[in-house]
Amino acid sequence: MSTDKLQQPLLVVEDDLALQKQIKWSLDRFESVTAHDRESAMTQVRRYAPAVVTMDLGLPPDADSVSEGFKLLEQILAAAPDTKVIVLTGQNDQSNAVKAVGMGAYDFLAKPFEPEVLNLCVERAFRLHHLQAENKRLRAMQMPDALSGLVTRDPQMLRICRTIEKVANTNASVMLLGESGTGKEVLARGLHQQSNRKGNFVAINCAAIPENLLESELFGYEKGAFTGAAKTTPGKIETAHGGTLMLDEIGDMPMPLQAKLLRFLQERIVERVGGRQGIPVDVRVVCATHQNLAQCIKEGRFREDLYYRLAEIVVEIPPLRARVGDAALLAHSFVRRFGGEHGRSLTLADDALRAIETYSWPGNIRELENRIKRATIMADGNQITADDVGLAGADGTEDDRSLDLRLTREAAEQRAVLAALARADGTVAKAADLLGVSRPTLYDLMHRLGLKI
Ligand SMILES: Nc1ncnc2c1ncn2[C@@H]1O[C@H](COP(=O)(O)OP(=O)(O)OP(=O)(O)O)[C@@H](O)[C@H]1O
Repeated sequence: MSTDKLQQPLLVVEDDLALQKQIKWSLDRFESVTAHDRESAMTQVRRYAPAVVTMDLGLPPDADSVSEGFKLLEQILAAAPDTKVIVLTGQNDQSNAVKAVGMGAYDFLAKPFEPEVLNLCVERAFRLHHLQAENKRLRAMQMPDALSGLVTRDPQMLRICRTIEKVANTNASVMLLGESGTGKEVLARGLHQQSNRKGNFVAINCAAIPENLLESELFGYEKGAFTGAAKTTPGKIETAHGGTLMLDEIGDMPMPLQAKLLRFLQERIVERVGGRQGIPVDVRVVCATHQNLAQCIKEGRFREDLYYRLAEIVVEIPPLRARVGDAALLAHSFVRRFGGEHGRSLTLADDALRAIETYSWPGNIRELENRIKRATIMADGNQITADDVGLAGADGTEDDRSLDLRLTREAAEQRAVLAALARADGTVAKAADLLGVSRPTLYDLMHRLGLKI
């Protein structure tokens, strides 16, 4: 979808071609496109992302009823909630006009209309659309919250982002703990980006490399050090000189190598396999694991002295199921990303959102990403259903709740507000509707709960 709001035209939806021409002509100072039924209108919405739509409620195949018109209104607002829709109704059709506005239409006009009035109405709609888009853009610029590439509104995750920013420019070693797929590598990259280290970010997965190769991968080797060592090769530690080295799955590092790594961390000098010369290396070390290292230490599988070298700052990353509202927020963002990659303008159907909100996400964000990726390919229409994400009939899990009434109420309020904002993809008006409160009330609530948009 185009992001350049100035390019977003007016869409005129009218099945009576003579009237369509007349409307287009009387609004000729606006760039416009046309459609004659629901299907062609949605095609135009996907193609042009119009800022303003004028539409007749009576559309074929049943032009005498308003059902197609209401269906179209619903679809437009689901696909592009910021669109300003002006509904053109018959005389004496007050109730449908009110219903349309209740559904989210911007305004209505009774036919036959004065061209001046129509012009004014369309002009105001464009202006409002432009102001809202500008407002959204400015707010997004002010939003300092997450690190680049990291989508979250969960208070705990936002605190983690602050920690990462604070420690980025120190030399402190950082240990990231969290289940698989929670974004440990995303945070490690964020840490590197926020630091002023000019070298590379180099990641190595200690669990994915066979024990006998891990040493040469990390420390490099001299030509002839072992069979097959045809030329001298620097290791990952050297490659990360001046930058950041991420040791993923550090809990899987074999004991002998743990001793060698500890020596490196104390002396900051690398000795390649088969080499005799020490090479000084300046590197920031970040490690990550999904294992319980305290347990590994107790079982004698991990060196305690190495742990304290590596864990100057420990960050515990919550699993996706413990983050408030993030599953829906991330789902929206993945739909935009993968939909865009496939040239499809897709949205999440209500049943998909509900299933995403209640599923327990054992594979965390990686699982969500994969499910949405597949769904953007599998979805038949322009909506992704619970079935498309493979979660039809998924059960929810209940959280433990404290019995303190005030705390329970506050926690419930925060959860509902974050979930509504996430489901509404950050649109406050829509979130307020979902919560059944007015927009000012929602702003007050967000202020009280310390939430940012
Ligand atoms: N908050 C987030 N916002 C956007 N994308 C995210 C976020 N967290 C994780 N991802 C994406 O989810 C996937 C998994 O993240 P990542 O590889 O960082 O997890 P991990 O904890 O390092 O996993 P593992 O322990 O299995 O190595 C990646 O594709 C990453 O881009």
